[in-house]
Amino acid sequence: MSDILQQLAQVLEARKQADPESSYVASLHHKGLNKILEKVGEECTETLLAAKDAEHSGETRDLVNETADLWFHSMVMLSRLGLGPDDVLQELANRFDLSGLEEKASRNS
Ligand SMILES: N=c1c2ncn([C@@H]3O[C@H](COP(=O)(O)OP(=O)(O)OP(=O)(O)O)[C@@H](O)[C@H]3O)c2ncn1[C@@H]1O[C@H](COP(=O)(O)O)[C@@H](O)[C@H]1O
Repeated sequence: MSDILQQLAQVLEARKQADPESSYVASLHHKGLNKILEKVGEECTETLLAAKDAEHSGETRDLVNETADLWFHSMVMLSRLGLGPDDVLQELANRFDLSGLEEKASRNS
C-alpha cells in the first residue's frame, strides 16, 4: 500500500511546477507554506471531530475521509520542505526495530 504514497509523492513533486489555476496542489504552493500549514491544522481538527463522532455513532466513513485529507495535506507540507513519505516510513521502521529489540531483550532476561 505504501506504493500509493510513493506514486502520490511523485505527482505532488510534479505539481510544484504546475499552473495554480488548474492544480489544487500548485495553488497551495503558490499561496506559500503558511497556507499549507493552515490546511494541515484544519484537517487535523476535522479528523479529531470525526473521531469523536465515530465513537458515538459507530460510523467511521467520515473519519477515514478526514484522515485521508490530513495525510494528503501533510504530504504536501513534507514535499514543500524537500521531504517525502520515505522519510517518515523510515523513521517508523527505525522505531519498530527498536521496540522489537526491547521486546526481545525483555523476553531473554
Ligand atoms: N488526494 C488529493 C486530495 N485530497 C484532498 N484534496 C483537496 O483538498 C481540499 C480539501 O480541503 P477542504 O475540504 O477544506 O476544501 P476547500 O474548501 O475546497 O479548500 P480551501 O479552499 O479551504 O483550500 C479539497 O479541495 C480537495 O479536493 C485533494 N486534492 C488532490 N489530491 C491528489 O493530488 C493529486 C494532484 O491534484 P491537483 O494538484 O489538483 O492536480 C490528485 O491527482 C489527487 O491524487
